[in-house]
Amino acid sequence: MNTIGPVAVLGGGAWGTALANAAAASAPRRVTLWMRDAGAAAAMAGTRENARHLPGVPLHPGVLPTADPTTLAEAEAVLVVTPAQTLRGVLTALRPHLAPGAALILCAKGIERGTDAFMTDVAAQVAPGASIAVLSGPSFAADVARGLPTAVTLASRDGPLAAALAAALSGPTFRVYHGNDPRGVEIGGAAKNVLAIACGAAIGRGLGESARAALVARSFAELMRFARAWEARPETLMGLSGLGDLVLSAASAQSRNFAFGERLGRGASLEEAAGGKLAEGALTASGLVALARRREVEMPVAEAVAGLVAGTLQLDDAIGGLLSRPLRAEE
Ligand SMILES: NC(=O)c1ccc[n+]([C@@H]2O[C@H](COP(=O)([O-])OP(=O)(O)OC[C@H]3O[C@@H](n4cnc5c(N)ncnc54)[C@H](O)[C@@H]3O)[C@@H](O)[C@H]2O)c1
Ligand SMILES: O=P(O)(O)OC[C@H](O)CO
Repeated sequence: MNTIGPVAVLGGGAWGTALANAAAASAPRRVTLWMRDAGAAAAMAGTRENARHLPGVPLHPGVLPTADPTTLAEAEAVLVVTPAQTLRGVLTALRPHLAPGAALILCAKGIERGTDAFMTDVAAQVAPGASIAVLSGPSFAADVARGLPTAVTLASRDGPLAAALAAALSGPTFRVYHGNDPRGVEIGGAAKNVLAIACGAAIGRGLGESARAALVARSFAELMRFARAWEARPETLMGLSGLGDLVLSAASAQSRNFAFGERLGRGASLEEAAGGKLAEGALTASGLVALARRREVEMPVAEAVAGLVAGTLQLDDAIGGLLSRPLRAEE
């Protein structure tokens, strides 16, 4: 049964647009797609297409693009889909326009720079008392928008709320599983972006498929250690938002994080490698490593990525460092 009425999506990028379409397709409801740029919202309302981020995908008739925040008041669930580093600013600005009881579904994958805060902690600080959930998992916006089969996880400490939100957003090809370990789900999404950069760099440097597989497995071991130290459930990381998303992002050049790493591996500068696209892992690596060090979690792959993106470590030195680590029992 679908018990969630109007939905709002904050952020008109690729993922915000794909999720708005999915929310509109899953039930007959109004979906407000809020964007900061009034011109872009008007253009999208006119052409019924997000030409910049999702060209060729028609906007579902139930989606209303707008830059007017007063239209957000009716939403019972609000998907927050701007980049991780903007979450605090966006929620601070828009919170007064949201209904007090609206559930916040955090969809960005990252850790806040400077504070090293998880997305749920940022949201709890900005919107104390709000119901908070996390949506994450292996899902390219273009795949979801084209109706290709996709599965993600939606988790909240309020298990029944997570189940209701997941049911409300699911559709025939967009399957939303639910859970009550939001910390585990957000760790998976944030960390996989960092680790996918390492896999991209290995491929770009010509280290081969065996090296990629080894990196995926050792990255997953890092992910599990980190999750245990930060009170997430290991089973969560073995699911869609951990293993599932790591495999997707480490294996596909469609991943912006993998592609960023691949270009670094081929010798591009940090700026050239980014190419104006969002690579969340580059912005999250320092926070991930800081949190790992705080709880004495060994994360050599994440450390190498943090050094690369900070410009304090050269790729060949990073590779040499990983290959010369003492051999030990696998865990
Ligand atoms: N694209 C995907 O396939 C995908 C899938 C799952 C999760 N995500 C996650 O979703 C988040 C957003 O990614 P995306 O792919 O939509 O990025 P994108 O680059 O396609 O779009 C980002 C959007 O955010 C807007 N924006 C940036 N700063 C803003 C601000 N301060 N206030 C309001 N709007 C702002 C931009 O104008 C743009 O429309 C990221 O954390 C990403 O990891 C993306
Ligand atoms: O393009 P990426 O690397 O940001 O990955 C997009 C999604 O997170 C994949 O699940």
